[in-house]
Amino acid sequence: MSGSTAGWLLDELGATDRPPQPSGAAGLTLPDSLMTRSATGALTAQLASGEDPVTIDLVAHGPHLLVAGTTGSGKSELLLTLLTGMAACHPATEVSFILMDFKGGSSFAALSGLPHTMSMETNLAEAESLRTFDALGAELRRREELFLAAGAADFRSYRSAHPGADLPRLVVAVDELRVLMDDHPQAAALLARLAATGRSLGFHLVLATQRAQGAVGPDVRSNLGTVICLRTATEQESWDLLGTAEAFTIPADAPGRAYLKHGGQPARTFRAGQFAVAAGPPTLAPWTGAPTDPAPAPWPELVNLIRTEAETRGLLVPRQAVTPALPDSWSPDPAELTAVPGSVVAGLADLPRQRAQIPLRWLPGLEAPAAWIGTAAGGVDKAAQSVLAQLAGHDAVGTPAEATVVLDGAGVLYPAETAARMTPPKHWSVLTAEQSTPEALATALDRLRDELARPSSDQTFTVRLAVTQWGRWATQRVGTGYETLEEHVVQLLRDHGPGRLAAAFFGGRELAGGRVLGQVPTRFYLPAGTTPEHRMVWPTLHRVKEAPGRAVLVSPEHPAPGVAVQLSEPPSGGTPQP
Ligand SMILES: Nc1ncnc2c1ncn2[C@@H]1O[C@H](COP(=O)(O)OP(=O)(O)OP(=O)(O)O)[C@@H](O)[C@H]1O
Repeated sequence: MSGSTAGWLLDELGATDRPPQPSGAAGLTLPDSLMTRSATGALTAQLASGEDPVTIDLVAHGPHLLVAGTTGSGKSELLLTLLTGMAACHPATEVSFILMDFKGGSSFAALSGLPHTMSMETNLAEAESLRTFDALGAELRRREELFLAAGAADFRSYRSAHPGADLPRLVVAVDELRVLMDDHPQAAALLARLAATGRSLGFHLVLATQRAQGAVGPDVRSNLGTVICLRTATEQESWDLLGTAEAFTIPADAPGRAYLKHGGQPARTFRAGQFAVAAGPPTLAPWTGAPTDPAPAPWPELVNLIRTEAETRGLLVPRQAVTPALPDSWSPDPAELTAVPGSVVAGLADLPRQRAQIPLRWLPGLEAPAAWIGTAAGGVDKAAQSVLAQLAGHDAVGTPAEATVVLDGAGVLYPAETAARMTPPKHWSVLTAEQSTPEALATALDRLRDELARPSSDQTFTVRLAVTQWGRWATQRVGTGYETLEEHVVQLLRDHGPGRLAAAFFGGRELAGGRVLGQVPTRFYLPAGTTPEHRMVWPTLHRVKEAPGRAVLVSPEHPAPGVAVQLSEPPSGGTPQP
């Protein structure tokens, strides 16, 4: 796209202070005035050009906007025009977007490349939508506290006093509001708060729906500054939104035809423009439906234009109010693994309220025993492999623990025919399910008791017990007595504090419902691959994506519903040998 092309786009967007274009400039030369406006006093985008131009300003005419219209009336296109227009006028540090696409990912996908897009959720990933609500609630509280501490009455006065602050106006756009409300009724309270405090805190709701009745609560409705009503399915809907029947009379073959109503003023009609490519340059052109109409909106081209310009000018991106979702697989880097000797990096914890994702450490021998509960498909065996490989790695380079007993029901340490075969350090006592007899179990437990009975020379040295596939061991008899392994282990944990006996348990239903869990306050629940029957005894947990290795941590520090974690992949190269 040439410089004159970009200039034309700017003219259409209303940016008048464009410097003269160098004539004959080759390649992509963008005018400086793209993304130069402050959004402190106005947040504008043009919706229609030509004889009947419409420019919307969400500060003056907002703070919130409802876009309603029946199927095919042009809501999604209008949202794209609005958001792209805002992005072209203002840099991301002035306005950023939180996009919630409840049409299955079809509405806002084109905008994912904008520097202004902080997060994009779809109803395909339900758990991710919930964390976005969490993060938005936290951002709302953060702004309240920030303004209070600064003695600022509202967003405008705060930004006027701090023009360089990393605090953009946040546009929360939802397409289709009704689906959001049906899927997440609990979001109504957050929307009501955003609606009520938006003006003072710098939030703007842009809500699109086929039918407003029932989807837009009274709190939101009373705070809407502007309604854009496209063709409605019923006369009543038009009356409800505009106070007239006019939107019902819009012909079906005129998508984009709409009525705009600010507060109590009479509604005015317009035809939303679309960015279109006629003889090349993108422009905001009225759509006539005639065969000569230009090809419709080249969204990727426009988004690319804005992104390239932002990159070229080195425009800053604000700190993300909504951090990206956890990755589907996560490996701690080598420095992280060795940073705290003896510790295990259990995974990456997601703290959307703190706008952070942090590596989560478990310090066996200092912290309470831990359990990983779920199925092999959900990643429990892999979690065991990761924990044991990290412990073996520490033993290989530092002073090993006094004793390590592993009851390896899952065959994690000697997996058959796997490339990443893990061989435990020589001084570990390992019992596989096949080797298990009452006598062998008694010997293993005696080993633990002997070590625990010896006065420790150094408090940091510990005795370790790890059990994989707990269900295979819990009810086994130990020695010649009648007590089960579970009873022995519960007694051991009661007798010896976490400072001496470090314990890790991996298992499924038997572990979740077992007595031993009463002695294990740190628990990772892995929902992938589990059934409702599995989860019957689980606490009510934070909803997370059901993917292998995705867990919810519940501990005294993080009580239920807990914290989402992506568990660490086993370190590559298997277990280091001493
Ligand atoms: N302003 C416009 N001018 C001309 N055509 C338009 C305009 N807006 C939308 N259209 C055309 O109308 C069709 C429907 O538009 P859009 O997908 O935005 O409707 P919608 O209201 O979001 O529908 P639904 O609720 O069923 O998803 C699209 O194919 C689009 O090309």
